[in-house]
Amino acid sequence: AAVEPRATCATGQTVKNAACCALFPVLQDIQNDMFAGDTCGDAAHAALRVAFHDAIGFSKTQSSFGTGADGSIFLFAEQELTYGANLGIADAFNLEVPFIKKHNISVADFIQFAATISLTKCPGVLQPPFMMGRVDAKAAAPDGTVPEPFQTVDTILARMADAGLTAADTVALLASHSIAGADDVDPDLSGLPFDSTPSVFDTQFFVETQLRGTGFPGSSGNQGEVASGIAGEIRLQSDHLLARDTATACLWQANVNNQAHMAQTFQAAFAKMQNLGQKNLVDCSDVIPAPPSLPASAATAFFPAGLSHADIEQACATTAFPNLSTAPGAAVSLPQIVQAPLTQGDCDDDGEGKFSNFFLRFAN
Ligand code: HEM
Ligand SMILES: [Ca+2]
Ligand SMILES: [Ca+2]
Repeated sequence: AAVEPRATCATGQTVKNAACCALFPVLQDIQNDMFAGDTCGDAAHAALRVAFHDAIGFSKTQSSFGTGADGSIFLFAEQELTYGANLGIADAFNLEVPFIKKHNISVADFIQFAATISLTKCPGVLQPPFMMGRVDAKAAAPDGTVPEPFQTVDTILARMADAGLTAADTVALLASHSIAGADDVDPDLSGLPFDSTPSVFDTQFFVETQLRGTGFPGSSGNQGEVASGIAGEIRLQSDHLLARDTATACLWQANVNNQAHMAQTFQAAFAKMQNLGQKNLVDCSDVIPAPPSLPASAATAFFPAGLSHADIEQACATTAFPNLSTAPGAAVSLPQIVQAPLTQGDCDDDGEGKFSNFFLRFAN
């Protein structure tokens, strides 16, 4: 049988493609310093979100939308971070730029690599693949490439399709909101989780977005926010509508209590998203560490305490919502996600701040 060629890196690991050796020092720095003690918390969430906002700057038909996963969101931060849809991405900029400056991989590769490593911090994620070799942007993406939470399902799906992502891909990608929350949708409250388990990649997000909305974690009337079903949880209008639209409701519900389906479809759609607009990439999947497995206690979806099937707004017309058991005890209010101390960079988010991206672009 043919023996696959392998390379031994200076750092000691063995990989199929020698080019991937460049990632080990970056991996070590990300693990030890950038994420430090963050186990699928605020820093991991920030690194995951920015990977989407960079990659989605791409269109199959309009070259002016950019070259996708090309680092433009940091390289042209002084422009892209002023777009409303990118509010809060300054956190990822401040988190990552000091580390980007220390390494010689492309900014585009760093953003997607950091997101891939962020996923390996989250129990329940399937081993993510990783491709390397993205070419950095020559120009900013224009405003309007990133979907907004106040848009209609049709608008969001059309934008995603224009970038090459189907409705099924979109629902699959939104499993990311199982390990996520919002800092800026409610102007007074940060770290509001999208599901009751924001540090576990489980199917609770798909259960909880189907609950009848009963209240707001803080103020009402915020653009892009609708009532959620659990105290302390925030619900995006876009997630609420995607869970109920005839185009996506059955895709959405198919994730409920089906961890394997959610994890597999997310793995495939995320890999597709990470490579938008890029070609001639090298497979460096063998650099990526294994994610922690899902604890047995998180393997089965549940109705939050005090709620039942009667609180579900059934939307998929062809399949009944799965029967789940109710978590024991009295209804609880979810805690806010602890904010990472993202103070290392120097980007301020008020639209008139300084941007160390100029250093990234010209002085390296
Ligand atoms: C398709 C439509 C989508 C919309 C409208 C949307 C909207 C949002 C909004 C409004 C927030 C809250 C931001 C804040 O206030 O801090 C958020 C957070 C987040 N989103 Fe999405 N999103 C979408 C898709 C995605 C995708 C495809 C991914 C990744 C694959 C993603 C990953 C995240 C993550 C990880 C967070 C949490 C960020 C943090 O805690 O710092 N989202 N999203
Ligand atoms: Ca981009
Ligand atoms: Ca979760």
